[in-house]
Amino acid sequence: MSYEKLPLEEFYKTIDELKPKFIERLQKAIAIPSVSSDETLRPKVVEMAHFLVDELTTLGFQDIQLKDLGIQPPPVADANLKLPPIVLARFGQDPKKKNVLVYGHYDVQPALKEDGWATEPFTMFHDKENDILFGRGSTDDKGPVMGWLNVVEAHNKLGWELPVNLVCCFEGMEESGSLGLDELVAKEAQQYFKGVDQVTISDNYWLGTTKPVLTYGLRGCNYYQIIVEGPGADLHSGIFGGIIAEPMTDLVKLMSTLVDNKGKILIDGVSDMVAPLTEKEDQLYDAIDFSVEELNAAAGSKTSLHDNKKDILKHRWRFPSLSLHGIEGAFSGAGAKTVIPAKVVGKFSIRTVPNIVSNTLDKLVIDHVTKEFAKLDSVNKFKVELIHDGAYWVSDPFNESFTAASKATQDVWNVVPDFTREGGSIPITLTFEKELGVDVLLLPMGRGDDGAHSINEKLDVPNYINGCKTLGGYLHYYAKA
Ligand SMILES: C[C@H](N)C(=O)N[C@@H](Cc1c[nH]cn1)C(=O)O
Ligand SMILES: [Zn+2]
Ligand SMILES: [Zn+2]
Repeated sequence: MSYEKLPLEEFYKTIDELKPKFIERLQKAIAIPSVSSDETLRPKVVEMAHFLVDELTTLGFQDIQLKDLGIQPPPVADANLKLPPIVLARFGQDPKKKNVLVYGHYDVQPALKEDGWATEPFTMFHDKENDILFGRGSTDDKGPVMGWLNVVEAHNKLGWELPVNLVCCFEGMEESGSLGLDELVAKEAQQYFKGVDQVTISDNYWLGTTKPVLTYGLRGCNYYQIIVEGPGADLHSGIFGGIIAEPMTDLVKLMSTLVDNKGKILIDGVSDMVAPLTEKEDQLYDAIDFSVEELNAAAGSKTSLHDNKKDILKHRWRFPSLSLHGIEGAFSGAGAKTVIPAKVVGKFSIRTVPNIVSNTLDKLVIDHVTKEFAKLDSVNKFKVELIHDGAYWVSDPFNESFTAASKATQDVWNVVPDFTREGGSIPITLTFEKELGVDVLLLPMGRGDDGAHSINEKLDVPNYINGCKTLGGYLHYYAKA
């Protein structure tokens, strides 16, 4: 841990002092159910954008803009549904300073108390005994987004200048494929984002629960739906069962042809596109701090398909996976409803890795499902389509920003971070790298057991507060690099 420390103690202390205010800010953010995938909640996503504008204004950010992205493209139920705006803002425009673009998302995954949450998902619960903040979006990604605002607030309180010019880009559709953002980034590359030296994203998680990480890779995500429809309305299974072709029977058969119960993708040609694992790469996994026990703890079960660290890491970071997510239109309530659903929509996604070509993958998937449907000899109507996609990203972590982030992490956590890849996806990452021609750093705040996308999503207060210190410390080290 030999590096020249910067005098940041006052800054770190100020973050500690502002802790109650920072918790309150996150509480207000969590209270807005900004679920991007639920069309009925779109006004709440827009409300969240305005909440950010108010906070940014109060903190003294400049040139705050809401960028309109127009109408959401199909498939979507409401053909006139507007995409939520992109929130852009700057703090400082000093030509002598570096320009760091920070990206985050203000939308969240859906959450209902009846999914199994212990507390209301959109009412933040502070478990004071364990010092944990529970609520949808706490770790993904409202905590980290508030983190950047908190860094500025701490500087304001100290009367310090920010060491860099900060450019913020916060979006409201990340959980739904970042629709419209690629085009905006391309358009603003030589305008709002002109002169950006580096992009930093805090929107993923540590691998485990104790050791901070810096992340240099993400899997991509192609999300599909299969629609099967037959009767004109839901029907009584006593009257119509055995007499008509049931959409659900077709759909379940189709979905079972996609992946086996050991996680093997059954679509021809997908595995052939995966880049072979090199020996050097294989050795990288040895040094990573992680265990099967940590995976079990985060999953809340002992249902791992792999019994050793290396295989788990490879399957999370390095190989594709196919997950079945749900069936829209199917009976899913408690009790025993004897219904034959008239129209069902099966949802699944594939996490992609180098060198899978997105369009080729789409074709393989569509051909596979079409071929399997033909085998069923069904009279029902059928369609398979891509809902959204997002590219994978892998970078070389040996650059100034990773070094700066490592120093800040050591200041705050007293440990050298591991360099990891992430199994999840942040669709815009590769676009930033390509369109702005700069390095991207992923600097996560939360822990691997935070339950992002799951019930009881949480952010430990030490991760929130030390995370703010790390984000701010990183800006200082990067400014000096
Ligand atoms: C890692 C990030 N916080 C995240 O959760 N990303 C989502 C992005 C996505 C892609 N399709 C739908 N959502 C994820 O990895 O699921
Ligand atoms: Zn996220
Ligand atoms: Zn997410």
